[in-house]
Amino acid sequence: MKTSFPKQDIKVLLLEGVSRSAVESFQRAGYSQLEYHEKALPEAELKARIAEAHIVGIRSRTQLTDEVLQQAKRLIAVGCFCIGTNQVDLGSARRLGVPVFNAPYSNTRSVAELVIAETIMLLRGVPQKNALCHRGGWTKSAAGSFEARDKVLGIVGYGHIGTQVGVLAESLGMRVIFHDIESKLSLGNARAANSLEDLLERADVVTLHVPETPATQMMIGTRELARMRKGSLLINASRGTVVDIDALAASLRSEHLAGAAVDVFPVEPKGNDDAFVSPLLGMDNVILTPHIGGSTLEAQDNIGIEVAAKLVRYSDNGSTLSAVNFPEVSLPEHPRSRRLLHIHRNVPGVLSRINELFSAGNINIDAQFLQTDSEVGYVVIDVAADEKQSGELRDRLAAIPGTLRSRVLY
Ligand SMILES: NC(=O)C1=CN([C@@H]2O[C@H](COP(=O)(O)OP(=O)(O)OC[C@H]3O[C@@H](n4cnc5c(N)ncnc54)[C@H](O)[C@@H]3O)[C@@H](O)[C@H]2O)C=CC1
Ligand SMILES: O=C(O)CCC(=O)C(=O)O
Repeated sequence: MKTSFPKQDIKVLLLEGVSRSAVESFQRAGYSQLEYHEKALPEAELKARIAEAHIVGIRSRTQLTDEVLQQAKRLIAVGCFCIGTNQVDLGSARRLGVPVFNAPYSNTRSVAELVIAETIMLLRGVPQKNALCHRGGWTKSAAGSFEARDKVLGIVGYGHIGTQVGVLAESLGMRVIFHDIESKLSLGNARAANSLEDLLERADVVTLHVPETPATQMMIGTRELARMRKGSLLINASRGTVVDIDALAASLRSEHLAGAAVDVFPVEPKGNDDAFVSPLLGMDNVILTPHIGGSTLEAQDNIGIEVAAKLVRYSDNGSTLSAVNFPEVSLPEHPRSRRLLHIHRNVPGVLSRINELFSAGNINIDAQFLQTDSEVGYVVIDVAADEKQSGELRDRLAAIPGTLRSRVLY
């Protein structure tokens, strides 16, 4: 399909070393203006680069705040090449008429496998034994080493990752309990705990799989850590803000917790050349990983393809299916029509003004799709019009009060 705004003029800014599979997907779809950066950009540079971009692709480090998004005057869509979207001000993007897409499943298996590996390593005291061996020591002893079989794994956040961790843990013979704010179908023999506190008191290993939300910020602090069983273990591969890291360090120092595995931190380095600072540094019983829960080649490859496909589909066809912040519209193509997009504040009267405009111009509407949420309305209109008429219609649509964006797609 030939788009009105030529694809070769659409600037795609890809940051944080997103998989090359994304680059190839854009190229295959006819997008040639690709700017690729291995790292997250410092804020000033990000503002300058995003001001030029029509599409931006990021991972978890780039913060797309309201201030940054305000610079992005040409931006039509954001792709988060990951699951978490907490790094984007989703409300601000919505109010600017910019849909945000992510990859909700592609790296879940990778996180689940890492968590299972860490569970076994922590139960066996491998991190501290490994560290001592590297220093020339030797602790051949069974003290403090346990099998995973029959231990209780407590999963906080029983979603896509949490459920997979549960299934894998049961195959090791672990007993699985979980806590979630939603009522969830138990897989296998997993059982819902009565509350977070109940889970913390019963689990030998607690693993966190909640998103970053106001309710999960510092969800595990001094009080919650004290509720965990003496000698128990904590794994956090969710978000750094979910755990009070100083409280965790204190609990480990006091030997209340026997160990931890932490993949995500309240402050993470911007790139691989920057220093990593944490109160957990130097603790042999803590596995520290640089936010690589989802970093396998398989996951990154799949994420690159999935998110690029969503961005291309929106850019080519107007489909917002699976956008995380936007009314979802999925459209068949009507190649013999002209397609116009109109994104507006969801206030009364906008749709009737749009339709008045077409009837006044005696333009036949072939198809119309509307979805709204509490803030934004998104209408796609296929019309029988020529190129000149559709350009004029776009300008008139743009003049309707409440309009956020209006475009001729093809
Ligand atoms: N370390 C890494 O590299 C990765 C980290 N993640 C993180 O893992 C998080 C979870 O991923 P998924 O399982 O795919 O998400 P999901 O949305 O499928 O599951 C999250 C679950 O947490 C529950 N939840 C939300 N708020 C809660 C609360 N206050 N208390 C208890 N439960 C609550 C939800 O109801 C849901 O069942 C992501 O949001 C992301 O931040 C995801 C992928 C890779
Ligand atoms: O791979 C990344 O950059 C982030 C992974 C992650 O945390 C996510 O998918 O939410």
